[in-house]
Order: sequence, then structure tokens, then C-alpha cells
Amino acid sequence: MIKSRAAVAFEAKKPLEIVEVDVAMPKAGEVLLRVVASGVCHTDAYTLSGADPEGIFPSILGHEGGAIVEAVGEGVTSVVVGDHVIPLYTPECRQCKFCRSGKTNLCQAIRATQGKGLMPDGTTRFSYKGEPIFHYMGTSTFSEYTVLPEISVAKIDKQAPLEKVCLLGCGVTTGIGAVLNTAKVKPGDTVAIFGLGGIGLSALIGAVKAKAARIIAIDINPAKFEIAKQLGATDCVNPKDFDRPIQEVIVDMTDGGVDFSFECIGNVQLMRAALESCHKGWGESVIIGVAGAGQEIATRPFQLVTGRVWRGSAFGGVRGRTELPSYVDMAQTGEIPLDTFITHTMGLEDINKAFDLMHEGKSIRTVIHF
Ligand SMILES: NC(=O)C1=CN([C@@H]2O[C@H](COP(=O)(O)OP(=O)(O)OC[C@H]3O[C@@H](n4cnc5c(N)ncnc54)[C@H](O)[C@@H]3O)[C@@H](O)[C@H]2O)C=CC1
Ligand SMILES: N[C@@H](CCC(=O)N[C@@H](CSC=O)C(=O)NCC(=O)O)C(=O)O
Ligand SMILES: [Zn+2]
Ligand SMILES: [Zn+2]
Repeated sequence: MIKSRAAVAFEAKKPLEIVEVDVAMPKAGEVLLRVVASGVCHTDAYTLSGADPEGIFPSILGHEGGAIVEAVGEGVTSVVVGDHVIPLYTPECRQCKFCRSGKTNLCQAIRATQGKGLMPDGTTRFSYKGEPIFHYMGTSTFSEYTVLPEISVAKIDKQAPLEKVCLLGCGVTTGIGAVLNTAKVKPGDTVAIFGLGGIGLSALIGAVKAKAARIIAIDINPAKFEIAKQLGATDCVNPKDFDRPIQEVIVDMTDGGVDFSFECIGNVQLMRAALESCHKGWGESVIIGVAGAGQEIATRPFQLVTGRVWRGSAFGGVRGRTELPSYVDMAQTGEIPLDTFITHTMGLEDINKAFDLMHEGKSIRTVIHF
């Protein structure tokens, strides 16, 4: 057992509390990580809000980390002490039906226990005053020390700065991957991106990489437009500037609709708007945003009958252990400009401010330094 400073979510809708928790040593097939830095993603706020049907409390949130292997459990072969890794909320066992299918990144080897806040053996490695604390998304990166299954870490180049490449643990990879892997945007395509947070701006980078001809960036916070233009948006649209549905505006702007749209907010009305912004006959809309418990999407089936496609993307369709090292390389060469995303850095003691900044629309990503 070791002591670890952690931000604990004791209850939904309450600020995180910084306390010293106990962390048990890794069991067989597990690794103990020292988290160097962690981004704060909207999904952490979503779970803390109580809207996540899988939200369990008390738990240690955080899933966008950069870490160093401190100890390995029995039988661990793919990493050694001292390796630099990115924790994966989407593991890659390379053995389950999903991994072997070659059709998805959604490894299911440990999904059931992960969704219950537990390690694969059904127990937790965290406790506080003798009471169990649950894991979150299998990563719990808001703790200086955390324990993960070996299949849930991507080994990366030791030269890469962990306080930057941590963003590849979720937001940046999700946005880029959704465009390149899920949608497979091609040169000359038109793209509309709904929501310009960490995910939407990363989708924008993906669209630029794919050589999209027109990239329409949509947000109700015009403060996001400057960075969107800097990253390559050709048009910035604020739905509040129009007195008609945003999908009508986008369809008119693009001679019938875009080839691809991406919903990066988690709002079911905008998921509909994103689909209905697509071109008849071939337009495809990708849902990335996570909607709260009980929320459902709707559209006229005629939208699909007439050729539009609705799909979703988790972690950008990226197989973490295999593909994340190449994302790290792209960040190292500057092809993925991580600095642009890091609007704030702070210590763990200030983590609640990171949530405030996100809710106020003042940050793209805050990175917590341990
Ligand atoms: N599918 C996946 O694998 C992942 C999904 N997510 C989800 O993606 C979504 C976005 O995450 P972040 O970028 O971190 O959030 P964020 O809070 O940084 O950005 C959201 C953006 O949406 C904008 N927005 C809010 N309401 C709007 C409206 N009505 N019209 C237009 N724009 C609006 C905000 O101004 C903000 O710029 C969240 O739902 C998150 O849970 C995040 C990571 C991975
Ligand atoms: N727990 C939620 C679902 C949350 C969700 O959709 N998570 C995304 C990643 S969001 C990262 O910031 C994801 O990858 N989902 C795949 C999965 O297997 O969870 C709920 O129950 O609604
Ligand atoms: Zn995330
Ligand atoms: Zn698997």
C-alpha cells in the first residue's frame, strides 16, 4: 500500500476534494503508474454532474493522463518500470472478439468491470480511511498514483513531454481519429464541426489533415472562433446570429449540405442539427459528444432514407497500444499542435478551478501538473 494525493469525487455535483488515499500494489497483469499530468475533459464534468448512468461515487475521475510505470504486477511483459505511458480508457487486449475483428477499437475484455469502477478481478485498488474508492473509466488520472491493467497502457517515446502528450489520452486523439478513422474525410470534402472545445478543435485539425476544402466551425461562444481560424476553419458560425435552425443555415451555405458533420458537444438537439446539415444522398454525421442519461436522438427517418448516414465514434476509433505512439510522434514533430490546446495549467489543489473554467467557456484544456 502506498499513499497518493488524489482529487476524490465523493458525491455527484459536489467539488472534488483533495485527500491522501491509499493505493494497493498492482496484482497480476496490472501496473502501478505515477501520473505526471492529466488533462480535464468534458466527460469528467459530465460524470461529476450526475448525468452519467455509469457514474459511481466516491470515485477518482480523470482519463487524459501522461504517466510513468512505477511497479509491475506478476506476468506483466509489455512494459517495465520507468516506461512512459498514456493510460487508455479503451484498452487493447488483442485477443477478444472485438480486437480480433479488425472492425472496431472497442475492446471489451474488461468493459464490464471498468464500467462498475472496478479492476478486472472485481475489486478496487483505492481506499480512503479504510473505505473503498472506485476507479473511473479504468484510468483515474486525478490521483498521483493509479493502477491499471497492462492492456490499458500505451507505451510511448520517453522524449515526449508527458504534460503535453497527456491530451492524446482522450480529446485530441478522439477528434482527429473521428475525422480520419471513422468518417474517412477525403480531400475536397466539406465539413461542419459543432462545438469547438478540445474535441471539436481536434476534429478541425483532422479535417485540415484530410485536406477538406471547406471547414465550418460552429459554436455559441464566439471566443472560440479565433483559435478555430488559426487551426484552419474556413467559416465560423454562431447559431445565435440566426433566427432559423442552424441546419438550414449550413445547408444554404453549402449548396445542399456538407459531406461530413461532427457533433462535439453532447446535445441531442445538435446531433439532429448536425445530421440534417448533411447533403442528401451521401452526407455522413458522426456523433462524438456524450449525452446524459435518458436523452435520446430523433430525426425524420426520411433523412436516412434519402441517403444520409448517422454514426458514432469512441476515442476516434483509435487502437491505443498500437496507434497512440504514432500520434505522439505527430505531436513531437508539431503536426499536432498540442500547445494550442493547453490554455491553462495548475496543480492538483486547484482542480476545481479547471472545471469552472470549462463551464465558463474560458479554457480549451487545463492540464493538471502533479
Ligand atoms: N466519443 C468520445 O470518445 C468522446 C466524447 N467526448 C465528449 O465530447 C463532448 C465535447 O467535449 P469537450 O470538447 O471536452 O467539451 P468542451 O466543453 O470543451 O467543448 C464543448 C463546446 O461546445 C460548445 N457548445 C455548447 N453548447 C453549444 C450549442 N448549443 N451550440 C454550439 N456550441 C455549443 C461550447 O461553447 C464549447 O466550446 C462532450 O460531450 C464529451 O463528453 C469527449 C471525449 C471523447
Ligand atoms: N458512461 C457513459 C458513456 C460515456 C462514453 O460514451 N464514453 C466514451 C468516451 S468519452 C471520453 O471522454 C466512450 O469511449 N465510450 C465507449 C465505452 O465503452 O464507454 C454512459 O453510460 O452513457
Ligand atoms: Zn475525454
Ligand atoms: Zn480486446
